Amino acid sequence: MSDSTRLRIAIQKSGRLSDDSIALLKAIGIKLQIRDRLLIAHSTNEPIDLLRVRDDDIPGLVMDGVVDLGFIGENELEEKMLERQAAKKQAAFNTLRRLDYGGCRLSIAVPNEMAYENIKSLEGKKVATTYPFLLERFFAQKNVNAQAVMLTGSVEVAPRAGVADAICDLVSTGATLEANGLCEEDVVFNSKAVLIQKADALSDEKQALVSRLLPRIDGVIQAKESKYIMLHAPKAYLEQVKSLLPGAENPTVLALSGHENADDSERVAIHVVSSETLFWETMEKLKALGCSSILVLPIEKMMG
Ligand SMILES: Nc1ncnc2c1ncn2[C@@H]1O[C@H](COP(=O)(O)OP(=O)(O)OP(=O)(O)O)[C@@H](O)[C@H]1O
Ligand SMILES: O=P(O)(O)OC[C@H]1O[C@H](OP(=O)(O)OP(=O)(O)O)[C@H](O)[C@@H]1O
Ligand SMILES: [Mg+2]
Repeated sequence: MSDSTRLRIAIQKSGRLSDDSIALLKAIGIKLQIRDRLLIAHSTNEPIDLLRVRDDDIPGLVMDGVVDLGFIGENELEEKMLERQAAKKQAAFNTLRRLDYGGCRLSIAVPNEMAYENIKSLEGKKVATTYPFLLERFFAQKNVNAQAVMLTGSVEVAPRAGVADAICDLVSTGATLEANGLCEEDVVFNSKAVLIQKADALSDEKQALVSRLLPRIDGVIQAKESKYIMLHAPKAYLEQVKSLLPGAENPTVLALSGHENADDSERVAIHVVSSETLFWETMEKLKALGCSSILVLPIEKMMG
């Protein structure tokens, strides 16, 4: 039975966003028991229920207030927003966080053999897509008279099947386009996964829970982007070493103990949290300066 006091979060049941959304929830300390067949998953340590649905349904569930939060790709969210605005339906929501996964772009692609100069080359043509509202908005902005043909799947085969002249579909590595003899020409929309909340106010308890979870999400994302770097360096080269380390304005500098030889007494240990990873080239430069024992460690969690 559903319990209205528990925070309801919609996530994609099975697809590109599922694993990363669940991994993020687990990383922020929410224990989940997910059984593949079940639509609802309960958290065992927080008053949270997950509603596992097709991603197409998530914007509507949030905009209708059926769920409190949702993890969704901006492409799907914007498309559904335009669709609902056109149908004069409630389309309000709040974006809580832009996340670090689900990165892709909605692009126009044409068969390799088709002559394409710019978007005007599509004048009078048919373009197959799962995102007709985003595509038609793009055509309108560019003053192009082309027709969006709605397909819910297999968009990339539409030109070969004679259903359309070109396509407008999601691209990440470009492998799907290449495998289908298509060439990416114009980006219509850049997208990432986002966490959204319904527009109507939550109960005080639910809002307090959301407010407690958001800094944890920030901490997880920040930690993934950061590295903990430790190394030994000649004391005389401290400034040069600092200038090579990304984000090392305030490193911890520690004396080394237990070394008898005179050289080592002139060496220090440097610890620094870097906002970027350390490239091999930089490590080679540090080595050339006389640094040793260079360690680059992942960070699991961070809180300012
Ligand atoms: N190649 C990709 N790389 C990264 N993110 C992607 C990629 N393709 C899609 N996405 C993002 O993930 C979302 C879900 O993609 P997916 O292909 O799983 O959707 P779907 O087939 O519509 O699934 P569903 O069965 O839930 O309707 C997309 O709307 C987009 O935001
Ligand atoms: O540029 P690429 O790296 O090849 O990625 C793009 C493909 O990924 C997505 O599909 P997905 O693989 O999720 O399968 P689906 O279309 O069956 O949902 C998207 O719909 C593209 O077809
Ligand atoms: Mg879908």
